[in-house]
Amino acid sequence: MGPITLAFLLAALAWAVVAGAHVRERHPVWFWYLTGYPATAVRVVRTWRKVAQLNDLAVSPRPSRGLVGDLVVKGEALRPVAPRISFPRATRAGLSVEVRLHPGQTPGPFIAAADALAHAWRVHAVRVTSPERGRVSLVATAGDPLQRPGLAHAPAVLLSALIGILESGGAWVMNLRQVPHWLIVGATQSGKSTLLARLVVKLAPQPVALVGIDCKGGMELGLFEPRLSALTTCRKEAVAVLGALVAEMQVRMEICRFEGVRSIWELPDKLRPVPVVVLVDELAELYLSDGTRESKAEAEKCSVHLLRIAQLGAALGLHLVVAGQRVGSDLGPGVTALRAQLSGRICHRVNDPGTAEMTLGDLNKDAVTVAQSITSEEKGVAVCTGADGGWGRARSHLTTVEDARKIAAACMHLTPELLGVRRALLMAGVGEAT
Ligand SMILES: Nc1ncnc2c1ncn2[C@@H]1O[C@H](COP(=O)(O)OP(=O)(O)OP(=O)(O)O)[C@@H](O)[C@H]1O
Repeated sequence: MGPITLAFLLAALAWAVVAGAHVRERHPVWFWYLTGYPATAVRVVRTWRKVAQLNDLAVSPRPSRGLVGDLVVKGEALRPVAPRISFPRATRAGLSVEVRLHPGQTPGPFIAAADALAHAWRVHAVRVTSPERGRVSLVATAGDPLQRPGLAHAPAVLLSALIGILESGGAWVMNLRQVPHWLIVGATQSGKSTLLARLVVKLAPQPVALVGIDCKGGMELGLFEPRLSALTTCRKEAVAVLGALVAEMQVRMEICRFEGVRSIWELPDKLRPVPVVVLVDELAELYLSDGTRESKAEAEKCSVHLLRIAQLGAALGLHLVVAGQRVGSDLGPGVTALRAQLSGRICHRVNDPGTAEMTLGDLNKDAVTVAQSITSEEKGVAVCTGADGGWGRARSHLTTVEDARKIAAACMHLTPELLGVRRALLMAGVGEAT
């Protein structure tokens, strides 16, 4: 090979590397379709039999017991047969494979083998679902789509907020009409307040009353004060406001009973009271006690009021969104009962495995494992539950403090007056001052 040919080949190679990096950077979906997908599809087809055998996904068509003369012989077949798979179908972020189960097989072993499949196929993750009986769908995502998430879109619906993007590429929506109460958990700097800010920004233009309970002196929710119908910055005020909301709930119950309906949504428009979303930043602050009788009584009142709102509020248009670093029973009596009522769950990075277990364990064990693997670099990444009872990894769209403040100020004129709550807040303030 002459020096000119060699130089040409080296230049071509350098161009391929540079152009490859450029295409990958600028057009990741095309890069995946043209290079990643064909290689991965071949890998899936080539390794399927072996991976299935190693992970107990292959079965023997013969029973594991047989008769040899008068003897019953028990044993594993030497060559179990892997279930049939479709040819991998390319998706924007990875590929999907349909598996036809052998009679007697269930999706369970496939869910357990998801990690092994991801390693064998060299993809970021494999999610297993069963869209119909006898079939399993394996959806592989090539890279972590939450590393550089795009923008998701969702229609604007009352009491619904587009929070961010799901790992599947879909919109991550918190819909309070479908799931009335939410628990948001995460270690410090994991993204809780940013998520609350996102929720406020999306609810602010809607005909909804927002009540902030921020016993960290109002440092987080204070930014949105112009759009809040009430803001409490200490527990004494929180007790007063929560008590007033419980009283408001009782009035709404009376109206519903009088009109013969079971929820405010069945009332005629002119009678329907405004929905109220209560945002609590740092739940633990409401349960802390310094041992004095007064502080124990305050904590107990908070706990009872929150529980009543969580139990009865959904039909009466009162919704709770509670954020905190921990939600263990060690916070105080009533926390476990409250947690059970907050059916929407969002778990960011946590400090200890137990917290992820407490947040998601009663819903799905696999979700706990995924939440425990969120690293400190993955800010705003969380495992969230969906309205259909499923769960997934997701990332909130970043809402800066400045954006949140601007939108809250711009929507100030939409802030509904909650007279009972305002009065209770004023009285708590006066009581404290005297
Ligand atoms: N979705 C996101 N994308 C990118 N960065 C994010 C995202 N969410 C949060 N962050 C960044 O992570 C940092 C911590 O976020 P945030 O203040 O919301 O955490 P936190 O859990 O409320 O912490 P703390 O409990 O200490 O208040 C901020 O710098 C924020 O900009």
